[in-house]
Amino acid sequence: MLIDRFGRPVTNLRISLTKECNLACFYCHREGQDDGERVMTPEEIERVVRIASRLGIRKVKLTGGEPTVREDIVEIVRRIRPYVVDLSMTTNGTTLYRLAEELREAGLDRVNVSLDTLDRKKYKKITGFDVLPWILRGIEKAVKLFHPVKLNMVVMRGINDDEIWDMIRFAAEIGAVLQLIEIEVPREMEDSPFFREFFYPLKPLEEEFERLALEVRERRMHRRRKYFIPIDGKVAEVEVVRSMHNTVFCMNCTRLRLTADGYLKTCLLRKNDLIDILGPMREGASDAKLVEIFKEAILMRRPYWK
Ligand SMILES: Nc1nc2c(ncn2[C@@H]2O[C@H](COP(=O)(O)OP(=O)(O)OP(=O)(O)O)[C@@H](O)[C@H]2O)c(=O)[nH]1
Ligand SMILES: C[S@@+](CC[C@H](N)C(=O)[O-])C[C@H]1O[C@@H](n2cnc3c(N)ncnc32)[C@H](O)[C@@H]1O
Ligand code: SF4
Ligand code: SF4
Repeated sequence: MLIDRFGRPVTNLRISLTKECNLACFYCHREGQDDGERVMTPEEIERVVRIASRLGIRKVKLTGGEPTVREDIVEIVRRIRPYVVDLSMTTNGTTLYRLAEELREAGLDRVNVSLDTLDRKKYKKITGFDVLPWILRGIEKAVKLFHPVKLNMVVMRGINDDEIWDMIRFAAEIGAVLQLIEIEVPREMEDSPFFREFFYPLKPLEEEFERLALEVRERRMHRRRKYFIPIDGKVAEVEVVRSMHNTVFCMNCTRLRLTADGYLKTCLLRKNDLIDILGPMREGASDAKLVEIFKEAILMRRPYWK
């Protein structure tokens, strides 16, 4: 298993499949990336995952941009499937209604769907597109096929902070998990008008959940907490993703990233900690050389908030 200089095992690979997206959320951090024009082929992605699995990586998350704008998305899922224990995707849901069955059949285990609001006008304001009813149809289909389905809500002051309890109720009703996410930005953006206007700290809410929950669990990754909260005769499962200035979160980070243009990236918030893996692959590097590149990337890893 790969373990970095801070004693953090790396068991998880987060692959950005494309920088392209069919929505335009105003808060999007683009996974902290500034990708070039190169795009990894399904064969190349499979090769990286095969090497990663030899090094102890067991979980793969597909993300983007929007991963499902790639026409070869089902092939990518099918190719990666044999090498991992947990294969998941984070998507904006625009293609779920059309693709959910094929993705399931290709071996995708679970999906996270971004859903910041249940209000059609607000949805358009946030994402730029009036497609909420279509997303909801996709989610309805996904909950029949995948377990769990997680709904990702980035909580923003003055935009959707009034909807937190409606979203908790909605998730419980449809049998999904709700992830409440703090806006995250790198240090240099904390002074930006965007961050100052919209950041909504989730710590006070966590304290409230602590009091209300029937049960609280802690995940290995980021030591994120999950709260089981009774609501309207059901129990909602709510996970809190509170990363800003959270040293515990970073000390329990088990993820390495692969950018859409083929670099291993050590941290979401560190733009420049990159190491090229696609270039050497295209120049004929052996598997042994690619293992060395992985090890170099692990050596570069350091917690962001410390
Ligand atoms: N700072 C930071 N944020 C992360 C990291 N991984 C995910 N996030 C954020 O967590 C939120 C949810 O991400 P998802 O893509 O749904 O994946 P996830 O929840 O981390 O993964 P699973 O719970 O295993 O499905 C997003 O806002 C991500 O930007 C990380 O390693 N560091
Ligand atoms: C960058 S998106 C990529 C996958 C896909 N397009 C989607 O929206 O689900 C991955 C996740 O990051 C979240 N995200 C984007 N910008 C963020 C920010 N500034 N802070 C916190 N989460 C953010 C999105 O809401 C989404 O759940
Ligand atoms: S759908 Fe995802 S990648 Fe696209 S803009 Fe929104 S958060 Fe960013
Ligand atoms: S070190 Fe912290 S900020 Fe960087 S990827 Fe890991 S959890 Fe995210």
